[in-house]
Amino acid sequence: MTPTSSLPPSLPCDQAPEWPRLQALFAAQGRAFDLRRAFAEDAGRFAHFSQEAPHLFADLSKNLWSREAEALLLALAQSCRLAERRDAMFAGAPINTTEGRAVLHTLLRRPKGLALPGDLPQVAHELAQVHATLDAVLAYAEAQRADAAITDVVNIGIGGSDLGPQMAVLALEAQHIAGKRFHFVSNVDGHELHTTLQTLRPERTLFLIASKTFTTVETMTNAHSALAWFAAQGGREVARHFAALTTNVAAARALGITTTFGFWDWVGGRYSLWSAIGLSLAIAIGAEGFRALLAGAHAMDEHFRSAPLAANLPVRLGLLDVWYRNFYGFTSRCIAPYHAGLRRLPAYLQQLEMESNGKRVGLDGKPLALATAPVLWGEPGTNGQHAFFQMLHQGSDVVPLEFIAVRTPTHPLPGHHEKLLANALAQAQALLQGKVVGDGHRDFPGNRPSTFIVLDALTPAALGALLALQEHRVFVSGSLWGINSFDQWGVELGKVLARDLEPRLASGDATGLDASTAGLLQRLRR
Ligand SMILES: O=P(O)(O)OC[C@H]1O[C@H](O)[C@H](O)[C@@H](O)[C@@H]1O
Repeated sequence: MTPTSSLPPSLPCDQAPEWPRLQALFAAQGRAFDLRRAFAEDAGRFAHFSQEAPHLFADLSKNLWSREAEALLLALAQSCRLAERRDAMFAGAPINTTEGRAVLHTLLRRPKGLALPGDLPQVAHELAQVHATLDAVLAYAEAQRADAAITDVVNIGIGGSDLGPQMAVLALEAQHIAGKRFHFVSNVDGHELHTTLQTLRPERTLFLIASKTFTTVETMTNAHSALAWFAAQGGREVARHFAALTTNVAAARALGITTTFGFWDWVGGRYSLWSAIGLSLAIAIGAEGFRALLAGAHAMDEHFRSAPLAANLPVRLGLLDVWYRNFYGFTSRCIAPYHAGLRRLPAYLQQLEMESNGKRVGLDGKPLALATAPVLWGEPGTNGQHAFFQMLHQGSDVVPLEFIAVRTPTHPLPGHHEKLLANALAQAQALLQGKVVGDGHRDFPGNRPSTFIVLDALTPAALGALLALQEHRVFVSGSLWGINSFDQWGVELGKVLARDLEPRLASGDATGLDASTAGLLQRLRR
């Protein structure tokens, strides 16, 4: 791979010449921006701020920005060499500098043999490996689908080895093969595995041990317990009932798991749904469905790679994220999927955004002067409306919402879908318009921003495109902030301390602990 010095230089965007101009523009029109007036004054506002992209459509017009602000943000992106950094990612340059790795999850959905301008020589070889592995994974998935003896598939993994497959398996339930149940066990909390095991029979179960590193304590603990349960229940043929999805095949074999599917260190955990980590999904929806998911994501990759920045949906969303975080100072974004199948999408996006961009230092390791990742949170609509939407409409903080609606349902029940879509539209409308009664309590300030994404149907291809869109918008804001979006050192300290504390729970040794930790340790000992 190329030396780091060949990477496009990174300039945190607050050092670009457009930054003070954006500050001035925000002071002049941002703070007092009124969406209702903006719509009244500009008949073309919806058309301008709408964006078609592969498999989906987005309306960005109900956001607190003018055409002028957007143009200046686009100029900022150019000063910060966003396009060069994007191209470096696609070409396989080691942009994950703290780990010296390329970031090539896009290769997992690139069609066979497709070379891109600027590809590093290594990439063609990796692409061939990707397709050989994909073919093997999908052949295995089809064999499992055809095996009626297997009724339960249990994915044991955590973080990126759980959230992606779990979210996607739930989202694409309408396309599932009949006769198989899918379970996801992530937590080291034995309640989770124990409850799941009680519903299983060894001869009917396929365990997928999903872990990029095959060292993660939660997954290793659950894998050991699942193997022990399997043996205790008289299970035979571990090679048939356990498969490992990992970059560390040697560790899987050391555990006695010989059925393995590999992937590569240039696939980050939170970007790994597209790799062998997606096997549970491939079993659920089949090889054809999984290839459609990849094709949908690839179509979004091509949009991100080749659409002009001003008509590039991940770019526009990422720039809006920077505008909101660094000028408006909004600290969170609410995800409101109006589709029950997308109920785990907020959790998936939390890892994607907050593990990628929850950093306070630049690529040089020095503290940044600007704010980075917001908090992401959310629940499916309409449930959220009856819980926290009160705060979104009338609370003291402004929280941008991201509605995700699906035009065509897959259930046959009359009346439901119209009510669902009407509610999504109504909430976005209410946030925008507000309503003044004059008694304070019943007043809605309005002028509250939202983005509205529409999928024609929740198909594998549309889901692939939606997820790739989110990956790339996180790349855009991370690039502008000048951070490494592809490491996650912040998860390490707690892991180390837990290793130290575990034996202390048995021994009671509190030597060297702070008074609070020592006190709680005594309280928690059995
Ligand atoms: O797939 P694994 O190696 O088991 O890692 C599982 C997860 O745990 C780590 O601590 C990281 O924070 C995540 O990015 C990762 O997805």
